[in-house]
Amino acid sequence: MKYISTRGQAPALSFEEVVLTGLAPDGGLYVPESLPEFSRDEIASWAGLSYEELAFKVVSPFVDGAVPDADLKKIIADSYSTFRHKAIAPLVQTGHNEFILELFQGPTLAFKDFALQFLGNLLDYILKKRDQKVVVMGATSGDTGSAAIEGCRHCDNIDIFILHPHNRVSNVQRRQMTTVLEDNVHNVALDGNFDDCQNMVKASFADQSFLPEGRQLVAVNSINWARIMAQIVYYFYASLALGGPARPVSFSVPTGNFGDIFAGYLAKRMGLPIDQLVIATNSNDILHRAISANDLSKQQLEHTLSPSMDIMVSSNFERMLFDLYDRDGAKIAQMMEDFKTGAMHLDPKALERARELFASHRVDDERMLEVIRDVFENTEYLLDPHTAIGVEAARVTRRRQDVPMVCLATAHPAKFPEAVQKAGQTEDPALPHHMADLFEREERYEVLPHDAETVHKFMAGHLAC
Ligand SMILES: Cc1ncc(COP(=O)(O)O)c(C=O)c1O
Ligand SMILES: N[C@@H](CCOP(=O)(O)O)C(=O)O
Repeated sequence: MKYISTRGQAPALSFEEVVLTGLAPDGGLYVPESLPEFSRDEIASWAGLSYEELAFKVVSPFVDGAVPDADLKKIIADSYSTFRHKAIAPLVQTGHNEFILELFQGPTLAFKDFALQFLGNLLDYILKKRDQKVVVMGATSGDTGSAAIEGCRHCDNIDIFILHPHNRVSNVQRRQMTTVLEDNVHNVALDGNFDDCQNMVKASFADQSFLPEGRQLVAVNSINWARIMAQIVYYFYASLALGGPARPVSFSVPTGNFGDIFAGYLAKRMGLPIDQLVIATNSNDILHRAISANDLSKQQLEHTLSPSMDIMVSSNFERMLFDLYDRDGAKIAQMMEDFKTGAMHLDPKALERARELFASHRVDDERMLEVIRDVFENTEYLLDPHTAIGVEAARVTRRRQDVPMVCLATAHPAKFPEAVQKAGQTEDPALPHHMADLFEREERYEVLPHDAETVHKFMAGHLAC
């Protein structure tokens, strides 16, 4: 399996090479040259497999022998052994044919653990084999950071630098990152918003001359293909648990960087019968505007009660555009260049395709808080703010009551006590046992200006030999 850039000008990479990179040299994102497809019979034969067994089935065609099967199985087993629930991704029913897929049972309480426990173990495996040291650099609006740190903190061959927007993540999210005091873990609170952090990371991949000879950057954001790949699995898992592939299932996905819902789209293309894929956004609604009004114009980023989705420029939408435009790399390169300075509009054919694939809805803070209240009153189930946005979007856009609607629960409510209180809960949701002393732990992080030279100097000065 080869991986190609969405902008068509970079050399194709092998699986191992694509894991060890970030952006392609032409500025594009890597995608597989072709997708594996599974027949209904084959998918049906996976009913009853454990999460780990299913992950192997879904992921191995992408790995394509680059990691021997026995080693891949071990990497998968190790990655999900840290989850608190035996089902790994349990389903909870909250209404007629409405389900919550709990993706927050991993060590850092967000869906990011699914891919980042896996990526951490995979990197460790590849780097040991190659006897190579790398520098991991990532941007976070709150959840990727702690999951990436948790995945990489024990890797001897990795120094990890995570940039979060200063004062714009929840206190729990910040402490989950900044209380990890291993020498190879470095947290930067950047003066700016998430888009500034993500731009800084992308610019750093484009020019890595600030690193010492022999070191390279590796991405932990969803620009890294391995992130998307690992996230495809839970779409299959949820569908199989609800009677798929014999019946279709729909998914509502709280969306920011478009990685999670893109994984759902890929699952559909790989043969999983999916009826609706719902893009649920907060007030930073560029993706909802794209689908509903063909308006991809950047607006001022708002600070909301669902901070992890406070994103305006969604990296993975480029992967989607690549498919919407029949994989025309030159066209995508031109569109992305124009988007830097202005708005983007899809041509009629691409827009029609996008609307066939996705429904969308925008949920502001006020409505999101009402949904948390409403669901709790009716079911005693406490949603986190991001998940509540997905539930509301599912309810508004749903077209078939006979098709199960799965709302992805992307984070645990205990990560967002401020929002949960605002929704009327008098007690903060309890943090799991392993995080009970989070607020007593020592923190370490550096506040830096939004300036590449300063950030690069900090990074170069903190690298282990
Ligand atoms: C809790 C939570 N929900 C939803 C999202 C959006 O996911 P994606 O960026 O894959 O669209 C994020 C961050 O990305 C998140 O941390
Ligand atoms: N919501 C994310 C933003 C980064 O997204 P990623 O999926 O590209 O890593 C976060 O919590 O950091």
